[in-house]
Amino acid sequence: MSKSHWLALVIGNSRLHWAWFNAERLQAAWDTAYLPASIVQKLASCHDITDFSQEILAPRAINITSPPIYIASVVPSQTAIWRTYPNLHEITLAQVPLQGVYPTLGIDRALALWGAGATWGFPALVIDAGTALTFTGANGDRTLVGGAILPGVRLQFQALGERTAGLPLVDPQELLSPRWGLSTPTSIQSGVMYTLIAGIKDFVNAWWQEFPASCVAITGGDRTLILNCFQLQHPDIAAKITSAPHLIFQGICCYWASLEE
Ligand SMILES: Nc1ncnc2c1ncn2[C@@H]1O[C@H](COP(=O)(O)OP(=O)(O)O)[C@@H](O)[C@H]1O
Ligand SMILES: CC(C)(COP(=O)(O)O)[C@@H](O)C(=O)NCCC(=O)O
Ligand SMILES: [K+]
Repeated sequence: MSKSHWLALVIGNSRLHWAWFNAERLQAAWDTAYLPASIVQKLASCHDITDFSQEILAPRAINITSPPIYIASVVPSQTAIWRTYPNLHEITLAQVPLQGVYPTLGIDRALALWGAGATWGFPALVIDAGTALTFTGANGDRTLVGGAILPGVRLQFQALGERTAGLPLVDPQELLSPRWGLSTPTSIQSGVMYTLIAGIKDFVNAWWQEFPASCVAITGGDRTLILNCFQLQHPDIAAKITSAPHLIFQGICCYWASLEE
C-alpha cells in the first residue's frame, strides 16, 4: 500500500471524526464514539487496521498498514490515549498559518478556518455547529478577526433537561416547530431553535457588513439541522451559507500538503 495513504483524526467534545486520504484526495469520512485506551493500544501494536475497520473505525474496510494519523484534538484526555499510537502527528496552533491567533484558540477552529480560506479564499467566516457552536473569522490578510462560542444545539437541550426539575430532555427536531409553543417540548424546541437562528443571522449579517464578499461556511454535526431550520426562516441568507461537512479535514489536508512542499 502506497505511503501516500494517511488518516486524519479530529477529537471533538462529543466524538471522533475520521478521514482517510490518499495524498490530498479525501477517500472517506466517518464518525465514531471515543475509543477505550485498550483498543487504541491494540491499534498501535497492530500492523493492519483492516481488522479494526469494520467494527470500530469505518463502515468499510480500509486496507492500509500502520497509516500515519494526523490528529487535531480539543480534548487533552483523549489526545493522551492516542499518544500510544506510533505513527501519530499532532497538529498544533503554531503550525496553522493564520496571524493574530490567541494561545488558547481551539485547533479545530483554526484548521476549519484555514480550510475555508484555502478553499473559498479569505476573508472567511466559519460556523462550527458541534458540541459548542462557534463562529471564527479571518480577514483578507489571514488575520484572525475573532469569534464567539455558545452552547451547541444538543447541549442547549441537555442543559434544560438536566438542570431543571420540570423540563424533559428533548431531542432536536429537523422541522421547525411553531414559534409560540403550546406544550413543554414544543416550547423548548421553539426557544432553542428560534433563538439560535436569530443569533446566527445576527452574527453572519454583522460579518457581511465588514466583509461583504466573504464566504460563510458551516460545519459540524448539527450543520444540516441548522441549515434546514434556517432555510425555512431566512432562505435568502441560507442560500449564501456553504454547507461544508469536511472543513476541518480540508484544513488538515492543507497542513499535510505544506509538509510535502
Ligand atoms: N451520533 C451522534 N453523537 C453525538 N452527536 C451527534 C450524533 N449525531 C448527530 N449529532 C449532533 O452533532 C452535534 C455534535 O457535533 P460534532 O461536530 O459531532 O461535535 P464535536 O466535534 O464537538 O465532537 C450534537 O450537538 C448532536 O446534535
Ligand atoms: C470551542 C470548542 C470547545 C469547540 O469544540 P467542539 O464543540 O468542536 O468539540 C473548542 O474549539 C475549544 O476548546 N476551544 C478553546 C477555546 C477557544 O477556542 O477560544
Ligand atoms: K470544556
